[in-house]
Amino acid sequence: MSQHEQQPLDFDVVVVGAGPVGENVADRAHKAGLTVAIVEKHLVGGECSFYACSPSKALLRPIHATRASQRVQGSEGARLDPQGVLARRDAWINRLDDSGQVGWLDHVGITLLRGEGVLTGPRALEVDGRPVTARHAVVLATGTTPTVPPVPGLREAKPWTNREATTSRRIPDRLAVLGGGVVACELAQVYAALGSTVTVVEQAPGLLGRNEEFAGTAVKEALERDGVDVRVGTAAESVSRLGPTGEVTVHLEGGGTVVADELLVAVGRTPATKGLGVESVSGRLTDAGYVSVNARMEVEGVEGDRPWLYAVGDVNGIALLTHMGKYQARACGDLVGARAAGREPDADRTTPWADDLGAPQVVFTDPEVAAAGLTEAEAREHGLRIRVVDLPMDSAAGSGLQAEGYQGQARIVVDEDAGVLVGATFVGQDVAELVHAATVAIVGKVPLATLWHAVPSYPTMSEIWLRLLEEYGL
Ligand SMILES: Cc1cc2nc3c(=O)[nH]c(=O)nc-3n(C[C@H](O)[C@H](O)[C@H](O)COP(=O)(O)OP(=O)(O)OC[C@H]3O[C@@H](n4cnc5c(N)ncnc54)[C@H](O)[C@@H]3O)c2cc1C
Ligand SMILES: NC(=O)c1ccc[n+]([C@@H]2O[C@H](COP(=O)([O-])OP(=O)(O)OC[C@H]3O[C@@H](n4cnc5c(N)ncnc54)[C@H](O)[C@@H]3O)[C@@H](O)[C@H]2O)c1
Repeated sequence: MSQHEQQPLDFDVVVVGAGPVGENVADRAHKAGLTVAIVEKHLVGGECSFYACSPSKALLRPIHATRASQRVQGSEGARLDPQGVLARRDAWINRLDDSGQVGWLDHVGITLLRGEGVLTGPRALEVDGRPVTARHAVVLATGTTPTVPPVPGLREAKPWTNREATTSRRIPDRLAVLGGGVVACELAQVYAALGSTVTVVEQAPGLLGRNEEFAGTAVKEALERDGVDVRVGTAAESVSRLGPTGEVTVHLEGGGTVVADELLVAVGRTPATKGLGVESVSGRLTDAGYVSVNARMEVEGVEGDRPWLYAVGDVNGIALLTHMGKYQARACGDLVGARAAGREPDADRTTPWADDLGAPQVVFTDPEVAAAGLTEAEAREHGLRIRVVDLPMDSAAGSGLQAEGYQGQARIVVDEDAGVLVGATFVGQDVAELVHAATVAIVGKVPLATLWHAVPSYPTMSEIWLRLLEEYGL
């Protein structure tokens, strides 16, 4: 390389990782008037756009729409077209072409540096060996990769991860799924609907262990109705595959086997911090390898006269959800912008404090699971004096209009001392859009006595809010 090429490229801010979170923080910092570079080693748009949120939801939606039409008397009922479903997915991921996202970066004036970013010192990085410096801040947004647990024979069996499962053009005759969390449940339902014989192996006693137990039970029953063999409370002891592409056998603890054509590993995520150089600037990692940050997303342990290293999104491990990562990114981008301008930033705007209240999340299975705040168990662990109110979703007239024989369940968790909601979970068809009302009530700490005056329209499914408050005693 010539002398000229070795000159460091210099920017106000350098963001490492161009997933949805990195893109967002870069955008905010750029809008604050700073020069910004974003470093990406694979696709601009990240895991979410190409291998996670977008393709999985593109695959699930036609399944939901078909079923919804089949549940309404008088509707002739749509028919699922597997090839059409895959084509829709292909369109959503633009056939793994990120030119749209790259065009956006060009349009707004953010510089894209293709390559792997590694921290080398205070405000200094290398991108595939090329030196890059940041005058004000470096923001890490490198996300996660799928965890492949150390089960003998598993790695050698070349299992699918979310990447293969969300991009495959082939529907395996038999699919085994290791894990029973969100990724496993959503993708098991997709492949069962597209024609695979699916077996789920989850080591915990139930599915969706981070949610209220009734949510995991409802999804398990629904998967079983779809023909999925759901085995809970059992772990894989070893895995073997016949030849490079032959059938794969999962040997279960305590005997029993699952034989399939492909095996999807969906047992959680591993932070993308290996080789990132966080320790080289005294930055701290958690035991699980996530970047340890304080409430303002500043990396803990980093020395210097003023903060310069931040970590947002999946890589800090606070909430592995796109919307929560982007929330952190907005706060962080604004904080970096204000500090670069020598202004004391607004603490409320630039601290993503709602992280502590429990992130809203929708599991896009049929039935959907939409939850915000704390589960009953989490609220008790927090030492809160709570009251739990449960109702079937068809307590609201709108549910019966949505689908004949509507099945579902709703729960609110009330902090009795504060008189506010701290958690809510809805399970059923089309409940996803109900959760934002819960988020507003929880984050806004709206007193139940005030919530009573927020009247839901008749006859919508939102009337479940009224029924829950009545059941509470209002
Ligand atoms: C199957 C699946 C479905 C999901 N569905 C949803 C959903 O419906 N809703 C939701 O909220 N969340 C969902 N998630 C979670 C969501 O995908 C993540 O929370 C989100 O992608 C995190 O965004 P991020 O920008 O932090 O990281 P990522 O999207 O992982 O992006 C990180 C980027 O950094 C790049 N990178 C890593 N290291 C380096 C380096 N050293 N140098 C340069 N570049 C680097 C990577 O190539 C990648 O492009 C899903 C996850 C999975 C697996
Ligand atoms: N709709 C959404 O919002 C959405 C969709 C998919 C993923 N995500 C996010 O992505 C993250 C990762 O999802 P995930 O499903 O991979 O992880 P997860 O942590 O949600 O679930 C992993 C599951 O695998 C089980 N498990 C662990 N080791 C096992 C083993 N050896 N054998 C059998 N089971 C085992 C765990 O008990 C757990 O139930 C989640 O935190 C979630 O927030 C969100």
